[in-house]
Amino acid sequence: SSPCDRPVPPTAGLSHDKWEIHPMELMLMEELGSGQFGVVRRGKWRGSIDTAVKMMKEGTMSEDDFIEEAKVMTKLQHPNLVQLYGVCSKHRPIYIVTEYMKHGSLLNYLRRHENTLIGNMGLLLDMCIQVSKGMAYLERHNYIHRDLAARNCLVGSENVVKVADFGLARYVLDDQYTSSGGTKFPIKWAPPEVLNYTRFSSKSDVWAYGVLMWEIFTCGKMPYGRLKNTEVVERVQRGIILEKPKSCAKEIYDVMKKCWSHGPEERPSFRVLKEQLALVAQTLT
Ligand SMILES: CN(C)c1ccc2c(c1)CCN(c1cccc(-c3cc(Nc4ccc(C(=O)N5CCOCC5)cn4)c(=O)n(C)c3)c1CO)C2=O
Repeated sequence: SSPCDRPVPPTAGLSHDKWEIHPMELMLMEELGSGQFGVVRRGKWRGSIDTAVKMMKEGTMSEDDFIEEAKVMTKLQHPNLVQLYGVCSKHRPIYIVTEYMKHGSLLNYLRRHENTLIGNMGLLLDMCIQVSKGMAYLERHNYIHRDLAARNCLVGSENVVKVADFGLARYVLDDQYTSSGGTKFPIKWAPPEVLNYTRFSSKSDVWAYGVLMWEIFTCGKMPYGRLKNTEVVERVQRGIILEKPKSCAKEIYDVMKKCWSHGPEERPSFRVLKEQLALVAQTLT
């Protein structure tokens, strides 16, 4: 039967899922790079809103599970979290549409601006504090990142730093990434309980946050240098931790060390971390 003689249900339009973005409203622009799920391009949404658009490569993501989760993720809103605007899920490949951060990943930003950043403890500490705010918000909402690292944070204008791609690790189909024995598993950011039992929690995010602080104060060095994953696992299980970066104050290294307490319950929460770093910032700058 043609659509015009079918009665229009009174809820028509209301049921339009607000996390569903119409592809006609998106204008795709240059490529920004590629990640776990394939190519990411810059886009304009509704003519004026700057976005980044992940175009899901077939077979890289458990899509239906993610689309369900997207409804929750669009509700996570904080100045230090990269905002999920919505998804285009009525066609394949599906698109994930987020806010756009013009300076790209924090890791590349640290490496590109090492010369101006290395002496600026106040700015490096501010970056740590911004990430701790975004993470304290996720912790408050019982949301675990599972892959917090400088490569998964983004930099916008005026040195704004935001946490990106939180929770996405659960939808990756590549078991080189998901299993702790895989070549792509982020071993160097993982605490003992994740290495041994893949037991993720906000306290395993805190361990990764300590490594992220180390990345910031070394302007993007690779943690544990060229050590193989097996050597890192052995050291972490024996309680050997990363050394204090040269240009890092003792008080800041003390906070990192608390994040690397062997037992998850000994590590501070992000709520406490945020307050401790604010105190350190007052005394140091
Ligand atoms: C499962 N996990 C943890 C995942 C899953 C997917 C991804 C990631 C982790 C992290 C990597 N990634 C990914 C891949 C590609 C792009 C983006 C990515 C890049 C952005 N921005 C920029 C801006 C500029 C540049 C740039 O080219 N330059 C060079 C000149 O100087 C300025 C910087 C790059 N990216 C951006 O805003 N978003 C939201 C995402 C992202 C971040 O989203 C993913 O797509």
